[in-house]
Amino acid sequence: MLRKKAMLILRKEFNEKKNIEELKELASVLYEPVECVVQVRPPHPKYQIGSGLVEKLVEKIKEKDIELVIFDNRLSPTQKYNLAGKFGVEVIDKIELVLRIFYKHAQTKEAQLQVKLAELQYELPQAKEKVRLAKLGERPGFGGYGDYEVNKYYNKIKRDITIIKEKLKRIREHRKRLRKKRKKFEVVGLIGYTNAGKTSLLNALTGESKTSKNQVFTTLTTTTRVIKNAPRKILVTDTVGFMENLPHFMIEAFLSTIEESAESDLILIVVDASDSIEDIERKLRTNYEILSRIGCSSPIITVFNKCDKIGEEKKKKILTSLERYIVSPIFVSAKYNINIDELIELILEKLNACIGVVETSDMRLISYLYENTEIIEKIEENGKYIITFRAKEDEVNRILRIANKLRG
Ligand SMILES: Nc1nc2c(ncn2[C@@H]2O[C@H](COP(=O)(O)OP(=O)(O)OP(=O)(O)O)[C@@H](O)[C@H]2O)c(=O)[nH]1
Ligand SMILES: [Mg+2]
Repeated sequence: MLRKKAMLILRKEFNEKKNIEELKELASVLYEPVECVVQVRPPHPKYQIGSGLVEKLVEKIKEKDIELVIFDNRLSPTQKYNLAGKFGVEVIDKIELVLRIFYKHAQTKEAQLQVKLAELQYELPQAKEKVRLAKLGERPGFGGYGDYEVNKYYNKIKRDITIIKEKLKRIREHRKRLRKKRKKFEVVGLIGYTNAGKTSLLNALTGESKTSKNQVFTTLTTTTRVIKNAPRKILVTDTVGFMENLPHFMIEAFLSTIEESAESDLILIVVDASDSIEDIERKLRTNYEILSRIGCSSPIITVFNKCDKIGEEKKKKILTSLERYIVSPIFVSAKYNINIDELIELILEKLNACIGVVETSDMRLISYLYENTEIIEKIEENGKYIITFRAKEDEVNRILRIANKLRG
């Protein structure tokens, strides 16, 4: 499909470190960025960028057949309206771009509802202004708003938000029940920046083939699978990735999805080791911020993925210069299956499971132990078996209680 040609614009303060690369990466998911413009100046109330530059860009847009303009900066409805009037094409900001990417990737009912919720929460504070502006005259991107009454539109959004929240609550309660059932197994959660390779790692650990793409926000909901070739049943959960500077309401919409992973017995923070040291540091900080926001205190392994793309020098540099951000580091390649078995070893070590011993002749209990726990030793004595096994603490206690009942 032919993708729309887009112009990308970033306005920043003199001492701001931002660059336009992240926006370019985001925009490329849906559009073809043909022009990038960076302006250093304080924000202009009418256009965000300076009015002199606006005039220049009008020419550029015609010349290059640009169909959409995307700002890295947050735009007010008035700024969007003014810019669309000048440019004659739709103007959106980064948040709207991310929402559009979310839309494209939302495959499950829950993901679709989450995206809708984020969208409505973005829309709510702007709704009244948008309707008022649309009544002043047509502009690209403002179609449809003019037919509404200001308050009616605002109230409709508020109502829709309530309805969606209610629906999401029901879906989550259902998932919580499923999670309870799984509670006897150890769960490892994958957490990390978008595009770090979380889904690829889930695939490598479980032998599955969930979609992974070189795109941001491919995954929007959680999936749980069993780790292959592990001595006992261990589950691993994939989830939506993070990105820095996303507004509060957007993280909010996806938080419970992230929380699901964060409730795990062990967290794998997945990092793209081929990023620059500065990017890795920045992204690791974002990871820790989110983990602390959801109150996660599970043990951590820092998984440096895509190690096929880097050499020994870079590995050393990561370990020395980022030492204070790293817990139990390991370099792997999910795509080329490098060090995955070692990662499973490390997971087993970190999970630090509990050991139990039962004496039984009950075949059902024995086969349950073989299927769900790691058998360390089995001794036969007078027609009974003494079995030493390893599993999650709660599960060991549960099994010991059952074994006692069977004996009694
Ligand atoms: N070279 C290399 N590429 C990898 C590796 N692991 C993943 N990738 C690529 O990185 C891209 C992102 O991988 P995903 O697994 O989708 O990443 P993710 O963290 O799940 O991303 P989102 O779900 O979009 O947040 C894909 O193009 C993968 O093929 C690796 O070990 N080496
Ligand atoms: Mg993914």
